[in-house]
Amino acid sequence: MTGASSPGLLASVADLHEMELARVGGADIVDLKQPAFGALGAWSSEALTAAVMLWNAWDEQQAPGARRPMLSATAGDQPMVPALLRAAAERVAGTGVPIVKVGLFASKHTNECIEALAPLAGRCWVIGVLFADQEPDFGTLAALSRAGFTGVMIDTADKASGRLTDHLDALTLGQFIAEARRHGLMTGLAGSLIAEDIGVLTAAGPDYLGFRGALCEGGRTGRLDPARLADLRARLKAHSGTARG
Ligand SMILES: O=C[C@H](O)COP(=O)(O)O
Repeated sequence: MTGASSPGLLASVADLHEMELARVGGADIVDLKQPAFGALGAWSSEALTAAVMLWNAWDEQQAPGARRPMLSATAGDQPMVPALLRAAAERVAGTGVPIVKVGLFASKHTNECIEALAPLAGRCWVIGVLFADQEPDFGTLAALSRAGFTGVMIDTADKASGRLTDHLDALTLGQFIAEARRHGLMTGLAGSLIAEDIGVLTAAGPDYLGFRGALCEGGRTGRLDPARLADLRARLKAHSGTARG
């Protein structure tokens, strides 16, 4: 992804049924995350293994050239202790999920944590998640790139603290995207996004926008609603061509 067209849609899903709804509904990245357990709440290993089996069985049936969304999973809201963070990310990767999203919460130990994840980043795609409500340090981008991370996204840690754009303005987000891209990182933006955020965030040029709350009936711990997914999908497509390349 380059950011030259409309951003892709990442849909966070809480169970296997929602995974299927998101795949069929046109999500570009189907993100296995348990929102009831936190900003980056994790699925159990058993559930992840079942998801990967289902996903691979579906993938094998696809014709060459067919649209193939990607599968990611979150490693949980972990303390910023290198060994613990790495173990959590390894657990998720060990189930066969090809993209692991790891939360980099505000800490003095961010760089050590990133270094601890470098061996994993050599074996699967690892996305580092920074948090808009924790004064993210964009100096981290160089370290992510050096450690072999595939991408970086900005989300919010405290889902009661407002939306992404309550914490970072469009100019800052655009600078984040440009800087991350300069370091060869795929980019994503999330954080209680709503349909009205799509225009301004698309203009910042991310590779994808991530949604959970806006997809659900009853908020982020509610049920994924296919009609809401279809609406967001259509709105994103309508912004094709408005993204900054
Ligand atoms: O990675 C994307 C997140 O799941 C977004 O969740 P949210 O829309 O509830 O903040």
